[in-house]
Amino acid sequence: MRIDVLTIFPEYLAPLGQALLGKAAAKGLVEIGVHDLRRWTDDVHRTVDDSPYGGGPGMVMRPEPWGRALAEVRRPGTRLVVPTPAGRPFTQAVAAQWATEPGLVFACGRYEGIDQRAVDDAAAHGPVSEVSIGDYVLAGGESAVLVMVEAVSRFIPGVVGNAESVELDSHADGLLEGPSYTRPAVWRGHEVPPVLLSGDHAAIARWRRAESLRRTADRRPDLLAGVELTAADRAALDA
Ligand SMILES: OB(O)c1ccc2cc[nH]c2c1
Repeated sequence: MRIDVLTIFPEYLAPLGQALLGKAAAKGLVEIGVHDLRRWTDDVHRTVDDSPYGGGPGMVMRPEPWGRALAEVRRPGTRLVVPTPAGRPFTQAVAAQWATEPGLVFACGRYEGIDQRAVDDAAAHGPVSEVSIGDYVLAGGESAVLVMVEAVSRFIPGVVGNAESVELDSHADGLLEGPSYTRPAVWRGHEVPPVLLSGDHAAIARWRRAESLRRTADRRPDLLAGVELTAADRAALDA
């Protein structure tokens, strides 16, 4: 997969070259390009923003640099992802879907956002997704891109050493993961749940499912609506 990021703060994306993703890039599992949007400005001051039509606070990112940058960086048909607080939710399912695509281009807005015409015009050259990573507002799209690139890359074969770990992640089955434990068996008087020491794999699986259901019901009851529950699931929730 090829991932390109357009931003006025390229150094903000330095973490993409670190850790798991840095290793994946070194192994050729993913190609990452970070581009300074100011390369495509057309004035000596390398201006990327201007006052909003209709008035209001702040500045808006001009469409021209974006149009030129996308024409050069984005291969036809590649999905353009635009992080915005006004976007559709970015979810684990979206990450899994995007991981099957040959490439992604991320457009990092700043100020009050990108002139909508730049986004609308991009739709003529491939799919465009305006997405939000949560109901809060950041200063720009860069942090959201770091989050989304990490979530998507975990689905690329070979990026995460143990593929089963991805399958057991929270949200993989629509539920939150339950609690995890490791040695020692007792720590500051806190015991590991005995079933996990029992060696009874069927009982452990039942316990883990029950804990996942209970945690989801407690912290994210909205997720339960999207999960088909078995009779055993309902019994665990009613226990
Ligand atoms: O909260 B966000 O995901 C986000 C995304 C893009 C821009 C551009 C200016 N503020 C932004 C906030």
